[in-house]
Amino acid sequence: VCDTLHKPARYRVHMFYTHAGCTLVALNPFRPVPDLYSLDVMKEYHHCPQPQESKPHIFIVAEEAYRNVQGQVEPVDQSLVVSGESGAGKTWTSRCLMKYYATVASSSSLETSQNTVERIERRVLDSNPIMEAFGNACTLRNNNSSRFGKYIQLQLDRCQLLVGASVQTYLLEKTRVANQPTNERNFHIFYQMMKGATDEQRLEWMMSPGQTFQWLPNADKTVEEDCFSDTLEAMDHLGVDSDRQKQIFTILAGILQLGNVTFSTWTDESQPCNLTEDVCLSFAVDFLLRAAELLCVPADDLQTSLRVRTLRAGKHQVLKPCSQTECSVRRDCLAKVIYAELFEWLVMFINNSICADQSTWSNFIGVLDVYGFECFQMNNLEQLCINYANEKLQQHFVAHYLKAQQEEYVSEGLEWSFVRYQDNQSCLDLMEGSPTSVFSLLNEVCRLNRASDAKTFRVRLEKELSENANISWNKFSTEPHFTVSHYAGRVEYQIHGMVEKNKDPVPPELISLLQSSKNPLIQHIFAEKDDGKQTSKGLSKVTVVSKFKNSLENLMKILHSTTPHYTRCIKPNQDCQPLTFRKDETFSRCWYDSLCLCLMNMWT
Ligand SMILES: Nc1ncnc2c1ncn2[C@@H]1O[C@H](COP(=O)(O)OP(=O)(O)OP(=O)(O)O)[C@@H](O)[C@H]1O
Repeated sequence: VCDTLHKPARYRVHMFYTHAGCTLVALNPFRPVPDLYSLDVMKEYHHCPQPQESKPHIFIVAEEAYRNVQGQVEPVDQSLVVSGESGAGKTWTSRCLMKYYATVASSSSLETSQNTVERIERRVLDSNPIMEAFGNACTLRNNNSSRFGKYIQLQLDRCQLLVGASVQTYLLEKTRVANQPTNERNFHIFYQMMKGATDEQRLEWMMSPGQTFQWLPNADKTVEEDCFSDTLEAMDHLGVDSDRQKQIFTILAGILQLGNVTFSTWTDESQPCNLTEDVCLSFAVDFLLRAAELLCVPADDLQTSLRVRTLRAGKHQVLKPCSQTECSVRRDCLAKVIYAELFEWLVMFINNSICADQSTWSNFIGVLDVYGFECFQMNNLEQLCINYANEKLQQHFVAHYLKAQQEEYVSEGLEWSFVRYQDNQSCLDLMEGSPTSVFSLLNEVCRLNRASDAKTFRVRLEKELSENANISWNKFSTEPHFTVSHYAGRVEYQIHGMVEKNKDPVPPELISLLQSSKNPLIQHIFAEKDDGKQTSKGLSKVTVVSKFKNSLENLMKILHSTTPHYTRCIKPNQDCQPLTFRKDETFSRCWYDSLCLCLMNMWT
């Protein structure tokens, strides 16, 4: 039990874990704890005859899953689901689990295969710094916040040795490339480049001394993750050769220069907007020229594709100058599409580098690290998708929990009676059910593609779904919105911009521009982009929610086919203070976290 609210007894005795039914609760100490994850500790849990009876630890979960594979207990494949709010410690925990398997499932003692195996373990672990550099960012809630979800499958051979891995990522927050929330930063990789570049690289990336970038706010804030050399080293290990690295970094440098390109207001609607005559015109033009050179595209074409839209009327083409806002949207869109595709390419490269041949592995242990439930002042499509994912996982957890309880009752000869639990099926029906749901209506409005999208969506929602108890509208709100009662709380979603985000259109002129790039990586990435995924208007045929729902359904299928293990990470205070527990900040946030904390206090 806590001796004071701020320094619970468990901190003093280094008890950061507790079992709570079928869940392991992990309290974030916000400070590296000596010897908590050392090699000796790993070995201790690995060789322990009854790990369940040892001091609660993440390695118990890891070992239990490993022994299930060894014992070929059905379902033999395992999933370790790590959940919790932003900053609670999911990524840290996932890394610990990966290190554990890279150690205990290593065959480095077998002389014959030492080299290959050492390489694969190293490569699997090296995928982390790369994905974190490109997919994590410093936010108000966490200096190293993952802006994507990931499921990594560690592949084990017949002797349960780690022979490879594969990664699946979900919904990268690509808007961050061009729009960073107040007091937050862009993805780490940009700051790593800025801070870690040699003079030669700065020259190559056309960064003038002291140049600042619109898309790099809070560059003076330094975080632990700003280490460029770690990313480069990991890239080397994974086999990203120096030419490819050069191509990657010039693309990123091009994105940064692009962010400094701004447009002036329209004076004559028949003419394209000028680039801003801010300090001096040559400066603004300079950014565009630099961006064009770094992205290896003709500067004139870049300028035109940002400022002029090509409308097709039958066989004819009409050129229409864009407004100032439209130009900025196109600029941002260009940056986002490049970054998102680059990220996807990196993940594919990592997979090619670490994935074992299908014939060499027989089982896997999957580690799922997904964004926790989100509720901000302003919530939009990103939060809708994230919270939908959490609803799905919650449903999976509840089903598993009830099944485990039932089995326990039956094995003890007790009568199993119906237990009331937080049923989130109706919320899932609201979001994805058929024939009508929030997602289906959102897609329907996207297909109509009218100017008054937001209004239409709002009207359709109210007409079709107002009977559903999980959706409501705040009568006093002036913004078009809808409120969903999720299992973890009520969230008000802004409708403004949601339909457009779901369409995620990329003007075809931008794709053609990128296809003309002389940068071999851009060429490679965009070569197949006219493969029918886009309509003639540049609209993606597959909407964001459809794609996300699909990938989540695949994930759920995998989870259902495995033996799950749950770890709930708890953030003990909101400003990431080491060894500090603030009950008021933690208890009110989520009923599930509160429950876990109650259990922790009862059981210490
Ligand atoms: N077991 C631990 N020991 C020491 N420090 C930890 C531990 N777990 C987490 N931390 C600290 O907390 C920070 C936040 O953890 P982490 O990035 O894993 O959170 P997260 O749940 O993945 O957040 P997000 O959802 O924003 O990605 C880490 O950068 C690290 O400093």
